[in-house]
Amino acid sequence: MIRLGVPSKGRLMEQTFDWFAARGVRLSRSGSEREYAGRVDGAENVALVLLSAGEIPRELRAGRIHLGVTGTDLIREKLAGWRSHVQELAPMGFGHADLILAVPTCWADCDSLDDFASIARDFRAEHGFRLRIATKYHRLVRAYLSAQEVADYQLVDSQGATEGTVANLTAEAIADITSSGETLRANHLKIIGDAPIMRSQATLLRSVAAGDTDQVAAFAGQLGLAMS
Ligand SMILES: Nc1ncnc2c1ncn2[C@@H]1O[C@H](COP(=O)(O)OP(=O)(O)OP(=O)(O)O)[C@@H](O)[C@H]1O
Ligand SMILES: O=P(O)(O)OC[C@H]1O[C@H](OP(=O)(O)OP(=O)(O)O)[C@H](O)[C@@H]1O
Repeated sequence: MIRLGVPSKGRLMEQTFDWFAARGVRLSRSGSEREYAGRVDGAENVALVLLSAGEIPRELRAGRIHLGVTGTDLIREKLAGWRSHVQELAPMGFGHADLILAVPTCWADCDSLDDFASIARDFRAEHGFRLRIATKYHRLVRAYLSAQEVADYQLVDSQGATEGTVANLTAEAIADITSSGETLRANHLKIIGDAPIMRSQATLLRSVAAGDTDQVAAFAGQLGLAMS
């Protein structure tokens, strides 16, 4: 039996169901609205596993699911050396979001990453502690800032409502996902730099550890995908 891990709620779940339906495989939640059980019609030997999108990378790495749908941001953040754990089978064309660095709109002299680096240096000298960036994307933000040679900062963990941390005085800057930009605007924040830290979208991934390669390849073939 192939185990297929899919986000358990919200738009990501609905759009995943639509994506499979367009390829002849009907996924659905069974039981009551609150029960995390699922069924699969139109494919043999495939079991649906409903999971938090944030847990799907770990389940793929452990080989507890053969296939999984989640954002590429979560794969790269949660799996060090992700290429040795998962194979990307298909970008799915939804769940588009950019991981960005943002500062208060009122920081008039801060638009580029160079501006940010110099403000961070001055901040440390002036305040005696490093400028705080609130984020849940620790690995991606560290790697990005290190490549850009920004060093005078500290990360503050924020697992939600990250854009509120600046007004709440627990951080000076944030690194988070944005799509429409509305949450940033509502919290008086602006994006730094020309390009995002990374661009993400929902992706169908195969677990390297889970094995059963022939069965997984047959199912991928049914979906019209090649598995190299
Ligand atoms: N506003 C958004 N627009 C589009 N995609 C988004 C948006 N916010 C988050 N995402 C994407 O959705 C995916 C799931 O994110 P989220 O952090 O909500 O998952 P989660 O932590 O598993 O959620 P939960 O724990 O509430 O189930 C990520 O890949 C993220 O990039
Ligand atoms: O650019 P926008 O379209 O405004 O979307 C961005 C927001 O969406 C996500 O939050 P989500 O609603 O998933 O909640 P979270 O704060 O718990 O991450 C993300 O963390 C941003 O806060």
